Amino acid sequence: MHLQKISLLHYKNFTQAQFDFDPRINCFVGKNGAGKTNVLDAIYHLAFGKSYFNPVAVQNIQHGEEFFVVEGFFEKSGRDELIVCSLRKGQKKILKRNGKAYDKFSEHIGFIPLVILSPYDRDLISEGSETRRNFLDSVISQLDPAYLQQLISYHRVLTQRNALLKYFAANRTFEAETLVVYDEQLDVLGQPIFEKRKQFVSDFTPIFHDFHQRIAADADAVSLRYESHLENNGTLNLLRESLTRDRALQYTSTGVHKDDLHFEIDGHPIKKFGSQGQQKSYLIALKLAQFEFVSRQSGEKPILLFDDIFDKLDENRVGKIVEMVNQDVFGQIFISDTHSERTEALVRSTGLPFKIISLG
Ligand SMILES: Nc1ncnc2c1ncn2[C@@H]1O[C@H](COP(=O)(O)OP(=O)(O)OP(=O)(O)O)[C@@H](O)[C@H]1O
Repeated sequence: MHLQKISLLHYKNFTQAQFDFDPRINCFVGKNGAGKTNVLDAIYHLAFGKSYFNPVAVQNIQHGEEFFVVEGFFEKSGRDELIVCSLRKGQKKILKRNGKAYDKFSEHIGFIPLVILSPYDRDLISEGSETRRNFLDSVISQLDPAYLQQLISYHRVLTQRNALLKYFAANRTFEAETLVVYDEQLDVLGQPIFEKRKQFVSDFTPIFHDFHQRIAADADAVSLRYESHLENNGTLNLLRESLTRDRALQYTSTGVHKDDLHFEIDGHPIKKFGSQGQQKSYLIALKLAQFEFVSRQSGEKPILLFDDIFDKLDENRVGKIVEMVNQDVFGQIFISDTHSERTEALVRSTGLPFKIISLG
């Protein structure tokens, strides 16, 4: 599977643009603000129907315009596939495959497997548990459409339960039977989410360790630790036990929506105890392990986006990545960098075909 070309209309700083790609290595080079990250994000739209960087969809429409259109021409299993993502102000975003609009975007997730490495990955370490849950969920969802549906349903019921708790508090009332209807649904929906996350972390960890060893100069003892309230209890019991607290807080304080994935080095949080370099190695290993995991499970090498590649890579790590490229670990790669010479030197050293696209 690879992206053959993309066309952009009124997408961020691109009024109208079209790019043809090499099936292996593609590099966007140009000064800061030239739009390199924007093209990578447009590619991301074709896989996930949304931006990796900006959750406010309309902000991806070019200033002063009413809509954007991103069209991607893919080759997948010997067939041409046209994916179009478009948005007009005031309307719902549309995602189409070969002219047919998806009713639910979730049906498209996993069709174009894709992994992105970006300076924003730092948020996975520095931010709260939600970013790490999103990471877990996005990897599992690419491979398991039923998981994504369970997750969507769980969050719908959770929102309803939270609204009910607020209603009770505002009206100084309480109806245990009404709440229990939601509790039972959260119990049924939460259990498979917990089990799938747990299984995923167990399957993913050895791959993560393997990539970490390949990337990191020193063999730090890194680990991923999944933490869930459901480890020792079912959702129904948890909700019963936390009822007084939930009524006081007016939201649901326990369940899989509170899970975390702890990033550790020598048994301590990497956020506090890892050096900059150790944190970078950890994140690269995490994303490359995601690549490998999705690749093994789906039987297809995901498209790999390396945003601002030298943000993460010093010379030593560059060497390791080039080694992996040479060992044919990856499929189609997109790289962005401000310096065309160093990028060209990097990709030339792989001996593989490549294309350099200058922006700005
Ligand atoms: N909705 C929009 N309409 C028009 N231009 C936009 C919009 N959103 C972002 N931009 C412009 O896109 C540019 C940023 O593009 P991008 O982040 O892709 O740059 P880059 O080439 O990756 O730069 P850097 O090397 O600094 O990361 C900025 O000039 C910004 O003003």
